Amino acid sequence: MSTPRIAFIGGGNMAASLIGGLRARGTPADAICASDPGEEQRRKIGTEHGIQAFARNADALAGADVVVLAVKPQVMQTVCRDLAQHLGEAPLIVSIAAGIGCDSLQHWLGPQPRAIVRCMPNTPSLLGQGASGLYANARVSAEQKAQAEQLLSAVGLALWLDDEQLIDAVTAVSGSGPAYFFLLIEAMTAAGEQLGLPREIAARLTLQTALGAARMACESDVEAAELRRRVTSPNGTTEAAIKTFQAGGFEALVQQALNAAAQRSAELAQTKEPS
Ligand SMILES: NC(=O)C1=CN([C@@H]2O[C@H](COP(=O)(O)OP(=O)(O)OC[C@H]3O[C@@H](n4cnc5c(N)ncnc54)[C@H](O)[C@@H]3O)[C@@H](O)[C@H]2O)C=CC1
Ligand SMILES: O=C(O)[C@@H]1CCC=N1
Repeated sequence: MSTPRIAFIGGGNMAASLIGGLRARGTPADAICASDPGEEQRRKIGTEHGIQAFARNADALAGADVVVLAVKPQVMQTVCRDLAQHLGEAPLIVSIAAGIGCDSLQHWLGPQPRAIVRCMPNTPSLLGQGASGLYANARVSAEQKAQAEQLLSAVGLALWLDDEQLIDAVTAVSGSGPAYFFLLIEAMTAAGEQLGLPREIAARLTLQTALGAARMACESDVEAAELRRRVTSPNGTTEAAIKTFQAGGFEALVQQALNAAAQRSAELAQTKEPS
């Protein structure tokens, strides 16, 4: 498949992660451009990734096969209504916004039926270690589905879902997920420091342990629960820690946290434009 031309509308954190991942995996700079009203974002994205960055969204659209909507949910309606005036050809629309459904996007993009992929990526895409869930509306052709998959699989795991509502669950698990692991890293580093380790040592031990555990879980053919059991000697140190987590309601807390994220994703669908 030839390299599609990709226009990112919004050049913030998630766009930068996707663009950085694509560039690192060989997508040429002239196949990607972005637009952002923020001068600093344009300068950053332009210098870090060598791509052209425009102040006006309409200027990014010329010749684009794929238009990635990477703005906050709260401004999506305004952005789509403005883009609708300029989307002459029939590019594939890929939205990465939390909560915003294909029907809303179609409504805001005007009367012409649009091929829309709703996708929920995450920031480790920057390192080619992303995880994305994708949903395609009925207008998306097989070729466009392949284009969307090529875009997201260039930066990590890309999995299709055939029920759009499940994107809220993807958001709760993997879209927001990196932040949960970062929180655990922060907390373990602080706890190690509290136990007397120099901060630098606590941080490095925590990070290597997170990396090692994730790689073991990915590469092993046994489940995480079994890997955990293998660390947990009867009446040993790990058991003491795990019992403490469980007494504090760890599993229920994780479920509650993911429910809150999924619910917030569903609420964002009702987001009103700032007046
Ligand atoms: N940050 C993350 O981990 C993830 C974010 N997302 C989604 O990605 C989208 C962007 O999120 P972030 O990158 O975190 O936000 P961000 O705030 O870093 O980036 C948004 C960018 O949009 C720009 N912008 C504002 N108004 C605009 C307009 N009218 N036209 C064009 N650009 C405009 C802003 O200047 C900013 O640079 C959101 O919808 C979010 O739900 C999805 C998955 C993960
Ligand atoms: O927090 C958010 O709303 C966005 C969507 C998933 C990750 N960040």
